[in-house]
Amino acid sequence: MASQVTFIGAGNMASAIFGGMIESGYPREAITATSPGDEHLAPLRSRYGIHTQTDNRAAIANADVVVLAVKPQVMQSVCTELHEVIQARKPLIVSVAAGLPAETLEHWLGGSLAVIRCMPNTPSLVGAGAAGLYANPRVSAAQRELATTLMQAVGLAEWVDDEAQLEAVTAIAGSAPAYFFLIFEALEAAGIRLGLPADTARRLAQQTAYGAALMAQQSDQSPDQLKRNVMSPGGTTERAIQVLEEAGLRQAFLDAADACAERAREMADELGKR
Ligand SMILES: NC(=O)C1=CN([C@@H]2O[C@H](COP(=O)(O)OP(=O)(O)OC[C@H]3O[C@@H](n4cnc5c(N)ncnc54)[C@H](O)[C@@H]3O)[C@@H](O)[C@H]2O)C=CC1
Ligand SMILES: O=C(O)[C@@H]1CCC=N1
Repeated sequence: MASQVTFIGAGNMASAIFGGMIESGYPREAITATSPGDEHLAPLRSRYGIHTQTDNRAAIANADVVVLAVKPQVMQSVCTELHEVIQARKPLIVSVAAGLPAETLEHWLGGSLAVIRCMPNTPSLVGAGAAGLYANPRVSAAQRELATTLMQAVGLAEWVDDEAQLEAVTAIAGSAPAYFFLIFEALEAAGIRLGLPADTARRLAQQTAYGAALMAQQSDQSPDQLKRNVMSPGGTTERAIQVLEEAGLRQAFLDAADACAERAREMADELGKR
């Protein structure tokens, strides 16, 4: 029988994960999601056919896995609310919250718990997520396997040995879909400025990104070589890449990733005080 998975919080990230799980065949009857208001849950019930609950404690009564998917700022009050039921049942805890250390969550929930920290991203909704996972020492091999199965149902799942590496995962996967969406916006604007209809520009930019990602995944060649394959000497791409290099795009990504990781550490300091 499938493990009972309860999502505490049913926002963007939770719905991306359970939506992707259902899409890949996970039984919807084994999934529960919570939110303080039923007006938010009703559309999820009709769209996904999952169980929903406005009472977090009741929602985890039979859970094998509790996925904490609320904003980091409300996590402590949610953990305080769940603490007693969690201690009675000791389910596997999976947190997707940015910044919050596994040890802090375990402490807020009363200690002695198997906690997995996961940094996923929203393309999980379409089965193309990319997640990093870290397990605390109490997580068993079977629980690790279960978390791998759940996250692989919605995309790539990579384990890290050092929890601090999740900051890097946040910088290049958790937050990174937004970087690509920004590039889509910019390419669409560029296409429009050069005379294309907006919808044509949007479709061309999206398909090109999709094609580039697919090609990079399937090729043995490095990204640098794939880039050079597009750049005919003296041609159009060479000129465009020169502009991007001179504009400091490479450094901008390094700086953005540093800022992202730094913010994750700040959040841990702000929220993780015990
Ligand atoms: N959005 C993203 O791309 C990613 C988000 N995350 C993490 O996922 C977590 C959730 O983020 P989002 O889904 O973006 O936020 P969101 O605001 O879309 O979802 C949060 C949900 O929690 C619910 N909620 C609030 N208080 C609650 C309570 N006391 N009990 C139960 N539910 C409650 C809200 O109704 C809302 O549906 C955050 O901790 C964030 O760091 C991690 C990776 C990527
Ligand atoms: O922006 C955030 O804080 C969350 C974590 C990674 C993506 N979204």
